Amino acid sequence: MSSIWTIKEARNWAFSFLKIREDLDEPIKEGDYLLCYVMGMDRSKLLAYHEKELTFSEKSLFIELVKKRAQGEPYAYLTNNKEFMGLNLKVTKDVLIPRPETELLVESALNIIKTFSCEQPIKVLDMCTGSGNVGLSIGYYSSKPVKITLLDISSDALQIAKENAHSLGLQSKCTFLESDMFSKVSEKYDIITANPPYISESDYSGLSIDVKNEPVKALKAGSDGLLYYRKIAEEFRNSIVDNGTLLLEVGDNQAQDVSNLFLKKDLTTWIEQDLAGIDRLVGITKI
Ligand SMILES: C[S@@+](CC[C@H](N)C(=O)[O-])C[C@H]1O[C@@H](n2cnc3c(N)ncnc32)[C@H](O)[C@@H]1O
Repeated sequence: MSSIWTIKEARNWAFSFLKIREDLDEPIKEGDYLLCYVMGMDRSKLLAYHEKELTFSEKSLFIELVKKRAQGEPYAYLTNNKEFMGLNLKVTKDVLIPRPETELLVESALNIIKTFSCEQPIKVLDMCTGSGNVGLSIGYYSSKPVKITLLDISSDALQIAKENAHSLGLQSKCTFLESDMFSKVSEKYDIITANPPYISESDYSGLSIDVKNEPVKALKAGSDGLLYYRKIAEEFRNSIVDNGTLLLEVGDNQAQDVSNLFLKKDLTTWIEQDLAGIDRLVGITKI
């Protein structure tokens, strides 16, 4: 540990360390991203300044991060940051790492918000909020005044959502609610968004070690992955205004099953695809 490393030596060491993980597509890039984070440089600078030496603390931090990455800790947890909808969000092991496909939920909510003509703030409930990525993005980009309630069963997740609301300057628009689904919801909302846990028990066992580093309670949803959609279908009616909209992210191949849960209750539903063309969102209108 005493010898000094240049950027080139650090890159080579990380590559040899990370390539043991056969499931990593690009071990060289994985190492580079961590080195960029440690050195505060972008990748082009890293490549241009190959002979620059790391300080002692840069070297020890880099070694620690690469070892954790090799053990499956996701990059976003190592750097405590994830970009979502162009916003930088804090993430820790207490929250799911926001996925790009979840941006559809935000875009769909923003499109509905555009159709409102009322003067009063539009009330949005973001169930299963995690880092707050969905609710906070709606608050950040909404063209109309909004009041957002961010709800989660995990107080640790809500703490992260609060910190993100603060860093985005959205505190005045947000309320935080620790609740098991709708159990503590006492108001009615114009729009409810939710990206609930939706991985079945059997699919969970086949997930990569990176994903298994994320909170189990953000992922697992009973034997068929539909546990939370059933709860929402049973419980949401008292928490939404007439003509209100419920928007649900769904897992691969779940859209029709989720839609059916609401069709059975004589509600109107529709399905939207994500950028990969996968059915990713079920919308429900309460008439
Ligand atoms: C799939 S994550 C979604 C996080 C975030 N909204 C996103 O899109 O990345 C599901 C979230 O639901 C929360 N959750 C799990 N069970 C819950 C329950 N019974 N009531 C409320 N929230 C719950 C978890 O703590 C987790 O934050």
